[in-house]
Amino acid sequence: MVKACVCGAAGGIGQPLSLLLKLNPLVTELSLYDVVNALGVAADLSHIASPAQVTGYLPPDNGAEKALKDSDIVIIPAGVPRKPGMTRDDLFINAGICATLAQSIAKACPKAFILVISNPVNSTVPIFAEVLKKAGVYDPKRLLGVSHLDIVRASTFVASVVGKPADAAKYVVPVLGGHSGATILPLLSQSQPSIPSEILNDKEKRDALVNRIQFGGDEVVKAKDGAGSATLSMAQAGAEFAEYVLKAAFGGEKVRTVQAYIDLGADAGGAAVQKEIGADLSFFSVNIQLGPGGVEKILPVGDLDDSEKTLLEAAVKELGPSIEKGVSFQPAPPKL
Ligand SMILES: NC(=O)C1=CN([C@@H]2O[C@H](COP(=O)(O)OP(=O)(O)OC[C@H]3O[C@@H](n4cnc5c(N)ncnc54)[C@H](O)[C@@H]3O)[C@@H](O)[C@H]2O)C=CC1
Ligand SMILES: O=C([O-])CC(=O)C(=O)O
Repeated sequence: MVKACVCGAAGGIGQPLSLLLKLNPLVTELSLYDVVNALGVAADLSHIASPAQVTGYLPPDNGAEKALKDSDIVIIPAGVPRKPGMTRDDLFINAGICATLAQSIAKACPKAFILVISNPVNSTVPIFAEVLKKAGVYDPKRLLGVSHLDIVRASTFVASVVGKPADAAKYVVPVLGGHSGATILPLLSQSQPSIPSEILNDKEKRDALVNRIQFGGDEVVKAKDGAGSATLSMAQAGAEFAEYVLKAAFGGEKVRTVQAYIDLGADAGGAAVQKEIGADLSFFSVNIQLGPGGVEKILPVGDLDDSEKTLLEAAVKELGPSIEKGVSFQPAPPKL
């Protein structure tokens, strides 16, 4: 029996993400929470003939805690998306929503895996960590910032550049760092299958590819022209990442190495990563092995070429203040 809860379930990401979770045979109970329309989305999804039993909750009468009660996994796409001209850091207005949800999780399902999609991920994940620490229930192995859309984009864009667009799913390209512009660190030299040297050694082609991965979110924001940011690709990426977590935790499966934005204190491997990147950042998107308890192992960054070393420097510089902003955020005291 696996209970999944989506917070922000009626939104642009929340609805297709909830649909994909409803179709996941590992999920037996699907709980949908939003400040609007959660009951409608739940009624709609509940007619689909799949195992998960769906229920919706709104804020009145402790709706958040009821929705979250005893969840095994909580996926959070709650909050405002970008409009053209905004940076992800401008979405720090979502800080309060994240802190409030973290307080509810601490009470209702302190052992759940928590997958944070809400932006700015570089700051919202540290906010979750701080609130959970204060509540005395923090397990860094179970808190995962979802940077998986960057990995999905990297596969797609690399396959396209090497002239094999239909093989997108076969390209595995690690993307580390954070989830915003220069903090996104695509490791093209580690791509499997490898990228031909005539592309990797062509500065113009390589820079264009890196830029597209780092600013893929902006491409969608621009195309949607005021109607929001990536929702469908994020829902797919979020559902895929949730499936990795579920398979490792409840499916008895060893899943492939993935990347997520996590607390480097989650495992002894985190200190080794700090050494590799030459910075004592407390959060970073790293290679991880998932297991029954969440992050089972933090794996090395591996060899970087000169171009990636330069990108790493820029990523580290920008990430530090974003983490600090999240760590030092003071949430309003919970309403009595
Ligand atoms: N991590 C990533 O790679 C990505 C993150 N995002 C982020 O995901 C978030 C959601 O994006 P969209 O779904 O497009 O936005 P949206 O506006 O369509 O949906 C957000 C939903 O959150 C709900 N909400 C607001 N306050 C809430 C609260 N206190 N509790 C529960 N639900 C609440 C809203 O009612 C709405 O239904 C944004 O912050 C966006 O920037 C978007 C794409 C990729
Ligand atoms: O760009 C945005 O604001 C949404 C996002 O995080 C992404 O699409 O990667």
